[in-house]
Amino acid sequence: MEIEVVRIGQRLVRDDRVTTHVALVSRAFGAKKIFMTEINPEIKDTLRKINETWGGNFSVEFIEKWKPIIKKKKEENFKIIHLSMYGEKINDAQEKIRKEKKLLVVVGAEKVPREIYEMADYNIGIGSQPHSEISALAILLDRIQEGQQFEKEFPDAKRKIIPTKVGKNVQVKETRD
Ligand SMILES: C[S@@+](CC[C@H](N)C(=O)[O-])C[C@H]1O[C@@H](n2cnc3c(N)ncnc32)[C@H](O)[C@@H]1O
Repeated sequence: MEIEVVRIGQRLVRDDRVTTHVALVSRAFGAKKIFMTEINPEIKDTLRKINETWGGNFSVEFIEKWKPIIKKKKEENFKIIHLSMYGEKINDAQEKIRKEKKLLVVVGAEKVPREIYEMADYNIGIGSQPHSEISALAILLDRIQEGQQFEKEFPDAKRKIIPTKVGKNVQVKETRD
């Protein structure tokens, strides 16, 4: 399954850390790319360094407006999943979503524009209580991939963790430069 994420409506400065965490969760839970608006440019650098150390080629793209990217992705046959506490229950929708090939997951920051609810193929609630875009995204990505995202390798990593019951075991790749 090909997964991309778009974060809309960040509140300037206040949401920097949350937005970085949305990007980190997207990467660690198997998405290929995140689109975001009005964001601190340092986030690209943060994610580039993470890729260099821990592998993979997750990318961050800044966009001016959210609507054109949703329209474009629909033309590319992505299904749009909007995460909202008002949406359909994840428990009821997850089996259908697992059959999709390409997904664009939309998460909000503050109140999201009404139009998103109509443009989305799925409006999905991770429970019907307000919590956080970080947790909602992580749970959605885990439910639809059923944990398989954690079996994937991140290619060209300088460091690779060998999971252990006690302590830390990290394989460090030698580089000649
Ligand atoms: C802080 S919340 C904003 C909630 C805001 N009151 C609204 O009506 O959009 C930020 C984002 O987290 C996500 N979110 C929060 N709780 C959620 C839930 N229970 N299910 C799905 N997504 C949720 C949504 O994507 C939401 O746009």
